[in-house]
Amino acid sequence: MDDQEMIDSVLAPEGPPPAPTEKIPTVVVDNMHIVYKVYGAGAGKGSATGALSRIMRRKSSPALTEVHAVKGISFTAYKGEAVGLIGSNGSGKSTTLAAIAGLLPPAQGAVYTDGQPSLLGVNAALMNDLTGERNVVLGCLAMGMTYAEVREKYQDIVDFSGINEKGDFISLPMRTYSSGMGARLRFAISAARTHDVLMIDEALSTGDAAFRRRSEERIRELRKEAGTVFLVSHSNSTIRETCNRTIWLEHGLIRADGPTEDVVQEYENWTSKRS
Ligand SMILES: Nc1ncnc2c1ncn2[C@@H]1O[C@H](COP(=O)(O)OP(=O)(O)OP(=O)(O)O)[C@@H](O)[C@H]1O
Repeated sequence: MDDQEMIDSVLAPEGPPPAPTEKIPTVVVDNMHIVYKVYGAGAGKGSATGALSRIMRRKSSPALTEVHAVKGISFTAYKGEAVGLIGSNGSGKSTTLAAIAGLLPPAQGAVYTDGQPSLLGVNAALMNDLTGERNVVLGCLAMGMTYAEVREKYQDIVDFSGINEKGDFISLPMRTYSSGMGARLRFAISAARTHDVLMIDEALSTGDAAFRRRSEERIRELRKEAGTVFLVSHSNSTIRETCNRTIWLEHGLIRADGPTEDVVQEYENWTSKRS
């Protein structure tokens, strides 16, 4: 390459934007460790009475216990993927989602995300004393929708949730809902918007079969709308129905990561040997 060619190549405009078929990373998890710090573990040591008596006796605070929940995991998720997270109880699935959402700081390693990840958990906070109606409006506004968008989507959200199938529950306070009804409404609100990265933690397992079918369909649509979906579930059939890729976590480490059918099959073989 002569000098002129070199200058031309440096000054040349950047190439065209990547073709849609190209894999665009949305979440990069690099050697991530998550450690929970539990203060005052042990009977009564965390209570106010215990604290006061320690202060009076000028004793130091009780020992700190650390739980190393995620022990150095790495993976990259891409636009258009639906990634299932499976593994036995306490293997680190919910912790991984919370860390991707930015709710837990990694003790080591890093998480990089493109866009704002939204974590939809069964316990995602809505206001229990407000009616379902009010919560739909609040939830939508909190996700950044305009009043006009909320008005447009409102009926779809209520219909999707199925809250009104057994009467006019949407105008009752959310505290009158069963846990399954609450979870359905939360999912319906959250799924009304396209997310860059949507993370769903077991929210689908509380619904009945019809609601599960609607949710699975909606997750497929969200994938098509080019977001990335993460789904934690103990239901292997839900994972098979919705996810093209699955990560199996065990003891805070990745045991397998690949096409859903292969990974779920491996997990099922492992669980059947254990029982
Ligand atoms: N707030 C917390 N404080 C301390 N330890 C925690 C906390 N939350 C979770 N852990 C611990 O972290 C580990 C991973 O928990 P996590 O909830 O991520 O697992 P999981 O795979 O989602 O489990 P499950 O399938 O039962 O929901 C477990 O050992 C758990 O005891």
